[in-house]
Amino acid sequence: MAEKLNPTIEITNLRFTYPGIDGHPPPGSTPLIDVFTLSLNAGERCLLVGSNGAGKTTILKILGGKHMVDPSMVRVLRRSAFHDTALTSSGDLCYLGGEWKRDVAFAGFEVPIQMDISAEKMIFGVPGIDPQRRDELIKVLDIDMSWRMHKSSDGQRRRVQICIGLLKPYKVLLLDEITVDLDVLARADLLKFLKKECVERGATIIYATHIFDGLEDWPSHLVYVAHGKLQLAMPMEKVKEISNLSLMRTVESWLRKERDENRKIRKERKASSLSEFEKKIDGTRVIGDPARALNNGWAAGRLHSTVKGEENFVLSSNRVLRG
Ligand SMILES: Nc1ncnc2c1ncn2[C@@H]1O[C@H](COP(=O)(O)OP(=O)(O)OP(=O)(O)O)[C@@H](O)[C@H]1O
Repeated sequence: MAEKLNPTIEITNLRFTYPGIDGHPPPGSTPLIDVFTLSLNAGERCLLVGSNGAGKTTILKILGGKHMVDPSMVRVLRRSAFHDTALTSSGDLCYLGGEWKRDVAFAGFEVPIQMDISAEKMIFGVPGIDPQRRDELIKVLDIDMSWRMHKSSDGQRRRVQICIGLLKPYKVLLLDEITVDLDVLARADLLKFLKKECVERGATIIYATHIFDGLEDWPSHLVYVAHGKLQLAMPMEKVKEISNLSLMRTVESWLRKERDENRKIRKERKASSLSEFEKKIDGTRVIGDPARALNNGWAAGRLHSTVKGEENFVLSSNRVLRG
């Protein structure tokens, strides 16, 4: 992507691996995200695509300040997302993903989202919100104020959650597939609203998704990640120049190529009597001496993920949204 003059998001040679419970990357582990560089400007809408396990959620969480990395590797609004907690508390940086689903329920208002509480109470309970913005969001998401959270459908609850998440006028928004429960109309209206936010207010959005329906004219940029590495980052006009297929078919062709290459590599490894899959070092177990400081540019996360291990891995992946 061309160099930006005043970027809102700057990722420079990002390297990251999930730490073991000693807080350090397991010795000998290969970074999950490696040599990742990307820069986005105000007003840009970036679609983040890649196969399952490519690293999209991890990248979004790093940008959302949920994992600690060297401040020089990731700057959001010229600040360090992890170290500058005012970025998120002010609402300038907003992350909506799987964990956010739980945060709203338990951390945001200290009431479970499935409690007997009305949509109105939840939405109007957020202090310091511009009433005009709130009304617009309620309209966009077509929320009925009388919905009782314990009796509403997944999609209805999701709409209320999205509404609450978007109440503050963020400058940078990170979306980890949040539209799965929404019906076609709600999704289309939400995407339209988000695009308007970028065009009119200069917000920057990164949206990781596997659903391409209605997205053809939404993004300004497309970023493709595979195995934690940046494969391609370009403006949509360029994508359209190199491919005359639809957005979905274009991405599908890249993923097919990637899968075929992976299969070929596995076959070759098997033929050379190597294990079919490269040996992965388990980042959830303590390996080596916990007292040893071993930081090769990698750093521990803020999440409890490393302590909870496998259980938390499932929760922290956006699979929880699809469950
Ligand atoms: N908490 C964790 N601890 C250790 N490894 C993790 C953790 N979370 C994810 N991973 C590893 O990181 C890889 C990338 O996961 P990530 O959730 O970022 O992928 P993704 O591109 O968002 O996938 P999907 O499309 O399936 O949501 C996974 O294959 C997994 O091996």
